[in-house]
Amino acid sequence: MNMSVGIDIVRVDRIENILDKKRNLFLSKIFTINEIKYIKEKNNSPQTIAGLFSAKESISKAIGTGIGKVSFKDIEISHDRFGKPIVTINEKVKSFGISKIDLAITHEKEYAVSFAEVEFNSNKNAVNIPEELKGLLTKRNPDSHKGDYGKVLIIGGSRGMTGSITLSSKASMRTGSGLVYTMVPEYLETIMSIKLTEEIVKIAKDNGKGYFIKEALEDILNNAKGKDALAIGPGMGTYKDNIYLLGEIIKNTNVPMVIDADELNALSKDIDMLKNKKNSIVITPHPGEMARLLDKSIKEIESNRIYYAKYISNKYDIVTVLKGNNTIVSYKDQVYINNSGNPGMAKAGSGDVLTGIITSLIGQGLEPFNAAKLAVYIHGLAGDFAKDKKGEYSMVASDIIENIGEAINFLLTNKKFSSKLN
Ligand SMILES: NC(=O)C1=CN([C@@H]2O[C@H](COP(=O)(O)OP(=O)(O)OC[C@H]3O[C@@H](n4cnc5c(N)ncnc54)[C@H](OP(=O)(O)O)[C@@H]3O)[C@@H](O)[C@H]2O)[C@@H](O)CC1
Ligand SMILES: Nc1ncnc2c1ncn2[C@@H]1O[C@H](COP(=O)(O)OP(=O)(O)O)[C@@H](O)[C@H]1O
Ligand SMILES: [Mg+2]
Repeated sequence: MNMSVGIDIVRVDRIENILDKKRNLFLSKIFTINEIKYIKEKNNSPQTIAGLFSAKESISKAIGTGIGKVSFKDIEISHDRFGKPIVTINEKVKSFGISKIDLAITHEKEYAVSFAEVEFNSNKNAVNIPEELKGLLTKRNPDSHKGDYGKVLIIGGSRGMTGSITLSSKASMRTGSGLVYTMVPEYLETIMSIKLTEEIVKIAKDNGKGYFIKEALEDILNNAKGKDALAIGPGMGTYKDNIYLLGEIIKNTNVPMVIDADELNALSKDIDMLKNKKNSIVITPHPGEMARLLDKSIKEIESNRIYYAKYISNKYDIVTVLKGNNTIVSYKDQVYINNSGNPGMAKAGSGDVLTGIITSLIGQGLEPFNAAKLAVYIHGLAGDFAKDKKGEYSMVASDIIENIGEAINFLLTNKKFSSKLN
């Protein structure tokens, strides 16, 4: 077993000084809502505040990073009925390979002292599947056929951007969908028929333009009929008819839907169209897209990721996937923070792959919130396996697709493919 300790001492008058000058800012920056409640129960005692502050410092030292890579609010301290401190950490901190944290806090009038002991998993490189995701995927029934694994429709693409829709479609197929239909503007039919093999190409009327126009609506709605899930947006471009099309699709189809990329940009022009939805909607913005949706700066979104993900989920009753390092998935008041993935995924097309995975899992019958959480985890894990083989610099979005199989296999068996050979 691998263990590490951290110790910290804080002068209470230093904390009192900060509290005098900027009490609310300090408390909200350092402590979680539950901790602030506890502090109030303790009559705002500066010794209690100093003790909790010191504890977070000790824990970050024991983890080996200090405060920085781990932030104050990644760590929550509560108390059992005897007053013993209990440490809870989020998925981001767990991803350092931590299995247990013990903590002791003490104070006198003038000083607060804390001591933390962190236990790491014996294999730091071990993949820790989050408990809440275990069991969401089950083995395929030997008697099943392709009709049992969902029919999905992936809508997108425009002249010059056939790559993204290809990646989403292939990712759906690799995630286990029985049938994948890829719908593009008619102009792209030949090129898409060459690029795709297992997927079925469907076309929408485009009057030779090479992008989606209003007149495509009928083709889209006809193709959506009888599907188990659909995705819309990758590679559509920023054409004005996208807004009309999205509004009409939301209003007129009861198929669960994933909205990504350019249809998120369209959505930002009239976000209230979400109120007309007939079934579940998952949105998958990167911080730039989220900033456009909420008319905020990217910096504002990035400094309050959980807040804004929850805000938009609650306001429109949708599942939100706010992408980036430690992607956040939220629905109503529930939040999942992902711990798989790596910066090798910060490349064109990675998000298109995620869209395909989410859509596939919804099509296979998972609840959209579960599908989004599991998809984000599989996507990151496939990215991690791609990194093992190609490295962070060289891996590309197609390599993530190539490793979806290994990621799913790992979820089902807890083994990597290569370990079968050992
Ligand atoms: N092969 C193909 O066919 C491919 C086609 N694709 C298609 O391209 C289309 C445009 O999509 P897109 O996401 O590239 O452009 P867009 O919405 O303008 O976003 C860029 C803006 O957002 C910001 N930003 C982004 N990420 C951020 C982050 N993590 N954190 C913070 N900021 C972040 C970024 O900021 P900046 O670069 O200024 O830092 C910039 O302002 C779409 O149809 C898509 O499907 C792609 O899928 C690739 C493969
Ligand atoms: N540093 C990172 N660590 C982990 N995952 C990342 C990182 N950067 C990007 N990603 C993932 O890559 C994907 C990028 O999505 P997006 O920006 O929509 O790409 P694209 O539109 O080019 O396909 C998201 O799933 C995001 O979480
Ligand atoms: Mg994208």
